Amino acid sequence: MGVCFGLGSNNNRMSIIQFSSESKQVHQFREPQSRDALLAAVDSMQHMRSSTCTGTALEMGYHAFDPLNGARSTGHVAHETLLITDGRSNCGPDIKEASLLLQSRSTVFALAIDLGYDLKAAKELQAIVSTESPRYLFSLANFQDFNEMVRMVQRLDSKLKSNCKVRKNASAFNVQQIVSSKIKSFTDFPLSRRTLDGLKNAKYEVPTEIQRECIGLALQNRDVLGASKTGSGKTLAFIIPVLETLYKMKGSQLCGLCALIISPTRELAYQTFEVLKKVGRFHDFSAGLVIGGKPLQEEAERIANTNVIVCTPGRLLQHFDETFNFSADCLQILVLDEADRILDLGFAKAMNAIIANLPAERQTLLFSATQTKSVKDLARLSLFDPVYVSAHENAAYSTPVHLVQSYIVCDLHQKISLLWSFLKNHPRCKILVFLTCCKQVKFVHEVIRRLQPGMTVLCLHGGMKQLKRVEVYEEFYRKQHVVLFATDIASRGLDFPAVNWVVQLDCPEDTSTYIHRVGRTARFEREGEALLVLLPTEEDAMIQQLQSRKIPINKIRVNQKRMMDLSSKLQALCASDTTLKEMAQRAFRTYLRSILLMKDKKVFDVQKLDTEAFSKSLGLAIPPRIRFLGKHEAQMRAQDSSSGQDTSSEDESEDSHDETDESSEHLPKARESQSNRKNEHFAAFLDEEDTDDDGEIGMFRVKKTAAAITPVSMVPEETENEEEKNSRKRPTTKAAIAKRMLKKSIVANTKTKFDDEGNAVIDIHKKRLTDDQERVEDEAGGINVEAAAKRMRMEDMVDKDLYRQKIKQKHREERLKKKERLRAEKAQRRAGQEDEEEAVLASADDDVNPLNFIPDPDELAARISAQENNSGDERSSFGEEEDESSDNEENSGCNHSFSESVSQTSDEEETRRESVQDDEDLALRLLAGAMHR
Ligand SMILES: Nc1ncnc2c1ncn2[C@@H]1O[C@H](COP(=O)(O)OP(=O)(O)OP(=O)(O)O)[C@@H](O)[C@H]1O
Repeated sequence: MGVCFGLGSNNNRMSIIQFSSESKQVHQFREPQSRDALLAAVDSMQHMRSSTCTGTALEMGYHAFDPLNGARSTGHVAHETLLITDGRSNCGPDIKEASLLLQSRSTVFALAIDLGYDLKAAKELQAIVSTESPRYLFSLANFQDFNEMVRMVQRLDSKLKSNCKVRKNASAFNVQQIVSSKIKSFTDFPLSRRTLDGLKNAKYEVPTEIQRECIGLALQNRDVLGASKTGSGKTLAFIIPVLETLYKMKGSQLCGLCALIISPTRELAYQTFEVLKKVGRFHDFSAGLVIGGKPLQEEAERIANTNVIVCTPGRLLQHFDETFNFSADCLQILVLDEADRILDLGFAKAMNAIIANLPAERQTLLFSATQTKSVKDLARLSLFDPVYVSAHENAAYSTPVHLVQSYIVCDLHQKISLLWSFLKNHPRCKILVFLTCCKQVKFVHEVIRRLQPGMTVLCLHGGMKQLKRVEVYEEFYRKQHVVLFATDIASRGLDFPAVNWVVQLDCPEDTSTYIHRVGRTARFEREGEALLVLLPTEEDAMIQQLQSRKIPINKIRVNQKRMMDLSSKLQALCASDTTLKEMAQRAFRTYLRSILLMKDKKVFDVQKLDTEAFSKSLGLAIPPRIRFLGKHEAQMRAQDSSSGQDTSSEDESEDSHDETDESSEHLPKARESQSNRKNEHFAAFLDEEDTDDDGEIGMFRVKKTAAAITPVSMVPEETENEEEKNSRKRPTTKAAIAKRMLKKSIVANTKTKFDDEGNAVIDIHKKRLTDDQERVEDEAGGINVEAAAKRMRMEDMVDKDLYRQKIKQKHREERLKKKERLRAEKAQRRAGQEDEEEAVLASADDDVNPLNFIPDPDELAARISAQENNSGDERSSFGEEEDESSDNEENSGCNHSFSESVSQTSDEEETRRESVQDDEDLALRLLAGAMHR
């Protein structure tokens, strides 16, 4: 056992030697002319493993072209190490690095410095080395001949051998050995040449603060929680350790999945993957982007052989579930980018399932600008003694220094006009506008696009197809004068270059969202501006929260004179285009719903919104009906009255129990159910952001409803979903029947138009008739007067028909009851008669009935009654139609019971009369028969 090897670089020509003390052979590969030749040499060394090299030599031999990296990456360090360096140029750090590395892992250390150029470095090294024995330092400055050096090594061999121990997978460096404050450039880190080349190539030279703090710890195999301001370079802080981990694995068990990077959105995963490719371009392991939007099978074929995967949670989980040969058994490192988001409720179920598929023994890195400190989260991830690194904890502000932040207070109905005025005033800018939900994004994008502000207008939301999303992302990335309307899928992590403005047209749901949104500008030492638009009702609470989060923000006033009022223009547009009008209606409803579902009730109060003015500002003449608001109000009233009752019996001190406490009390339950639902959603849609329109609203709800609006409406969305489900199951309503009838009159062979995103454009004349849409149309409140009138006529007809059927049914039931009664009475009477008959006929011969000739009175009675019933039926069925109106009145009055009892008495009399008559008939017949005989 034992090896000597080395790499010398001399005017970019490299030489390698390898020595196996067991075989007593020295393999020499001198001065390959190119990197390829060098790699070929290394390959041939590897080839010799089985014959000439053993154990440690094997590992080292593999990395012989770069022994330091070999040692670093495999964790297998030969104690007899000979490093040959020419001591020039970039070898300085190498020597230091070698000393640190080998000191921490070797008990025997030998170093030869070629040419002796860097005697200072040699001396430094000697000082380090001399602290522990036995260590040897050789200067090769006097060694003219390579073979001489080999002989020297051979002489040492027996001595070295006695101290030969290998520490497998030694836990890297001592924390103290990488002092972050002393790191001035990436080369100061003990990184592989390939990574350093990649960094250099991408023009990354000086590490940022978070990189300085985290990379060293991560290289030491520590679990790290990294937090720093937006745009401060967290991506590289985890990409570099990932590359090094993979490189380290390469010599041993680089098989299958070794590193996993999870991002909350597809765009962010895509961006991270690009950085990984850029910095890792000189490495030769496989990497894959797993975000959905492509056939699963296509990914499944490659995923099992991919060493590093950048993914979104839903898609990854789908592979765990459905790709049979995919496993994470060899996983070494797990990274959660935007960790607080990934670990929040929306992803809870998916993440729990993913974590269950990962080996417990792994390194975990968590990064975010708003890092989680939740012990629960950390416990879920089974972190081992994690280090919390907050690069800007003591900074005066939690947002970037070069970011100028202001806010404007304006009424809800002025927002679009304000936006338009803003865009017209900033035509040569790159602007990112955030809105609450995707239906708003769609509508505002469409309106602004039609009004042509003189710049490219784009939109990005979760309802878009994957290809379109990538297209928009790239276009916004590329262009300089452009506005992008987006939901919060664009709020985290995205690194668009040179964004001048971030405008938050809708208030963010919390301060964390604010920080991430504004963080899309003023990235990495650039400047940027952020404008927050607040409603008067939102101002106080939101500004207070922002200030308590160390966010510097100033109020600016709107110059009303410079505002261009768009409402009349929008009304004209909506009047002439039903598609736009429908978009406006949806935007209106979803905005209100999202405000209703916001958890922070101090900031968001849907009751205070002027919905009428808002609908007008969107171009809607009539405000769409919003059922959920009515329901919510009813629930609030119910809750108020019940809580009023409750509190009356409570101690006075309980009165201080505020709403927030109450809602937080109910929080876990609501959260749980929300998150469950969300995750069912994942299962169907692959990942969190991979949802359709409503899905995305669902995603918002996940967080917003977490606040548990009230105990009564604990899960409003769910209630609504239930309602939707019920409405699907509900017996057909008259309106639905009427619409169906209308539909039948629509001529077939119609044309369907599709928009850019491949969605069918709905034509008002070809009304869709799904139950959901019917309800939507219902809520529209008779916008299309003609259609509404027609529908009302049809409804009227159906109404009458239904009413007639109802009356008929009622009559039928009454008749049946009457018959039952009659039958029962007759049966009673018959029983009495039979007794009599038995008495009369008691003396007769039992075998031969002398009265056989007499018709059976029961049969006779039954026949008569059947005839009567038939005629009665006919009579009453005719009567029913005539009596509809009177019946109607009867329905709701005490007259009903009176007339019923009257008719009942007369019926009884009639029946009695009939039965007396029957008896007389029978008696006469009996007498006649007896006389006849
Ligand atoms: N060491 C570096 N030298 C130069 N530029 C860097 C360095 N590190 C990162 N950058 C650049 O800084 C920008 C922001 O980096 P990154 O996206 O990693 O920030 P972040 O902290 O992850 O932001 P966020 O919190 O928004 O996700 C990127 O354009 C990146 O290329």
